[in-house]
Amino acid sequence: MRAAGVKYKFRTLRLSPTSTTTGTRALRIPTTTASKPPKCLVPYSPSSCPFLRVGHPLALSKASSIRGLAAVAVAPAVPEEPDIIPQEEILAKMDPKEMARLARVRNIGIAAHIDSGKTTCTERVLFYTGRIKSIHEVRGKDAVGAKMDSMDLEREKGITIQSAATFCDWVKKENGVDEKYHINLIDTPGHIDFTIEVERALRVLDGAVMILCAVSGVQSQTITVDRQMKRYNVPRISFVNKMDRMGANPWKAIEQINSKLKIPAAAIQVPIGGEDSFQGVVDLVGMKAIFFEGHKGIDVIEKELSEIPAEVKKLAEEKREVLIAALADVDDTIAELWLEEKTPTLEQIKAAIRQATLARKFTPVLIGSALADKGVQPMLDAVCDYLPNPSDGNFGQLTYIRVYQGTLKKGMHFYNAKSGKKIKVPKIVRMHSDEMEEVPSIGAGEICAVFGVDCASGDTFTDGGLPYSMTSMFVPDPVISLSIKPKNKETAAFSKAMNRFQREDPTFRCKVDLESQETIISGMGELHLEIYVERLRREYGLDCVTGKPEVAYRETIDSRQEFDYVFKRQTGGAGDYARVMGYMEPTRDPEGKNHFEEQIVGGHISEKFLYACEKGFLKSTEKGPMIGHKVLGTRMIINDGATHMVDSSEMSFKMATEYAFRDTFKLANPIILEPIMKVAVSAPNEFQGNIVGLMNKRNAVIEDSEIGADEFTLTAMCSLNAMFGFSSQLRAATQGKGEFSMEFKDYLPTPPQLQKELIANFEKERARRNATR
Ligand SMILES: Nc1nc2c(ncn2[C@@H]2O[C@H](COP(=O)(O)OP(=O)(O)OP(=O)(O)O)[C@@H](O)[C@H]2O)c(=O)[nH]1
Repeated sequence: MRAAGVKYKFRTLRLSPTSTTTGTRALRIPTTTASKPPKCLVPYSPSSCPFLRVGHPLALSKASSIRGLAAVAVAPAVPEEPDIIPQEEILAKMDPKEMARLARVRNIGIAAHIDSGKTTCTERVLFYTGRIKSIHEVRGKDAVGAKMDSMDLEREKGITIQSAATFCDWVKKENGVDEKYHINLIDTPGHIDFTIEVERALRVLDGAVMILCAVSGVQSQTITVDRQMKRYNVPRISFVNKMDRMGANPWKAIEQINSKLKIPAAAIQVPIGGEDSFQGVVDLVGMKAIFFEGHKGIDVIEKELSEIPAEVKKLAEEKREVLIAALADVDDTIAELWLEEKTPTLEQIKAAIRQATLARKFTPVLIGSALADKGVQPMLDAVCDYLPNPSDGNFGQLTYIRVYQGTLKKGMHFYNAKSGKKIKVPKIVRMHSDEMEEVPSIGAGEICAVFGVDCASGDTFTDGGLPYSMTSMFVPDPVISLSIKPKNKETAAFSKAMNRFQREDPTFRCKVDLESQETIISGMGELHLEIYVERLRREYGLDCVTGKPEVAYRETIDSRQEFDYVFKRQTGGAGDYARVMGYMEPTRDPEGKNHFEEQIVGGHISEKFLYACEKGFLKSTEKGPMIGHKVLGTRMIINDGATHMVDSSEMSFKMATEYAFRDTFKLANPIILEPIMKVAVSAPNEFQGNIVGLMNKRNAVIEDSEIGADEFTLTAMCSLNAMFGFSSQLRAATQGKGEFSMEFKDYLPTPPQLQKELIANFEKERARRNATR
């Protein structure tokens, strides 16, 4: 439960100024709007968990979506009790029964590449735990669809769009005794267009199951999900699914987790048979064979190794050695035994796997086939054995803080800018590797760590006087947009829907273009936007007309250019006057940040007017001078200028900067940049030629091509512009058997011909608008 987990598992905490200037303007941090009141993922009641005080247990049985749960991390304290109690105190006060109950709770997510079998697997989990009475397959013949794909659109397309939350109870045998675990589970979408759903889910979870396809191994989206799990420090177990498929090879998948994801991984099971004859697994920890019999594999039958073929037994012995060797690398006890050539006990192996998994130094790999009803129950056992419970991170978790201004003293109060909560600074420590030294205070510019501070990664703390905050969740920028308008003038329902979608999904944006007066929606891909257009129709009864999808281009400059701009206007009474001088140049910043700086000597422009200049600069970067797209990687320095005693105003300096920016930009070797996508296409081997042809036609740079037993995967870099309409062409070229995913990689210059066309189209459109005004 990151409800308690995040609350007490804090990591980095940064107060980061966005401006490099000092003085009163140094702390200009983007303000985020407050999210909805947080809900609690786990049905805690205030009496059973007094410190959480959420008081609003979310009825997970009814919740088909986890919308709004991202706010869990910062559950508010009750108003009459604003101080946060240090967590050592909380734990000391906590009822031992409550601690025991928490030890049997798991909050986990299932995340993987598209179509790896997350939903199919979750369907089995619900069935085996008794939450549903029968299994319906994704795109199954009965046309019912899986329980977790609750939206009609999900059932029709056979993909998961929204994360869905559910819970179940799993009874696990521990030393011959039945132990009941409560599992809260979130099934996340695999498609890159819905990546924010995974971010949102991982942020509130304690652990995850990473599913891989036994044929395809680590795929493009597995790498994205891996990055997200690392970003939110989520421990994971891995499940190699689809062992029944031709060409299934779990060892390749495990090797790829080690080499491509760089996480030490080893199998804790070996398969008995494979492909058509996949029957079960050997558990390498307990060294026993496990078979799945009865209706939908509901009966788990354990057998002695003497009852299975000798070659499987031999493989199990070999792979157990590999497992122990891998654990010796990450666990001291096992390392010592390993050196002494002693065999660790079952308990020692289990403890080592758990500790190393929790520390995110290792991922144990399980094997199975959800569709063939094999291997899901041991996966649930592994969730209980190796993934954290909500109180697991409570001890020893620190929050790292960088102090930007002032002094942080033990016992003082500061405020979380996001939640407004008043927090007492408990113990402050300086870290020396893994040792710590307690200090009474810490000054500006230093990094320290504190215990028991209620916050989320990236939160901002102030002395209470400044209402600034910054967003802590990573939200990728949209790469595609299109104009949209309802066919009938249903404006109220339309704006209600738009507001809801934006609240739910930070990667979906909606704005009205001031020049064209059109509503523009933007998101992570064609499919992403298509789904919202379809949701408007189904959920709000709004048929919409959409424009052609447009790529989110960027504009930048490639050389340094000086400027000396005078803005002068005489309109009747008082006039306007401002003169700004300086230069513009590329920042060459890898993240493409823009930068404004004043280097005025002699006070020719006052602080107040320089602030207006910075405003003018920021406004200019929002809409580039070439084609009206955002500006990247551009620095503007103002180092001189002039002010008129009467005619100068903030407005005139803002305007002067905007005009100077526009003119100088055009002289500084301007370039239009376009999004380059990393595309992964897989299809049966016989279509390889067709697909290479399709990619070549799009001028894609093919980076890698991996040929499996029956399928191949091709990875290429291609401009988003060239990828329009790819899904239908891929369908046609592969008899519907090919699939692809793409992810934003970088912004690169457009070919000169395209740049010319884009500018010409922009000018033409502007002239048309001016003529109709
Ligand atoms: N052969 C085989 N097919 C499987 C297995 N598990 C799932 N599938 C099939 O793979 C396809 C995708 O399964 P899903 O469960 O929808 O995969 P997903 O990861 O939830 O998909 P998204 O959420 O859309 O990314 C479906 O056609 C399943 O029937 C398996 O173990 N073996």
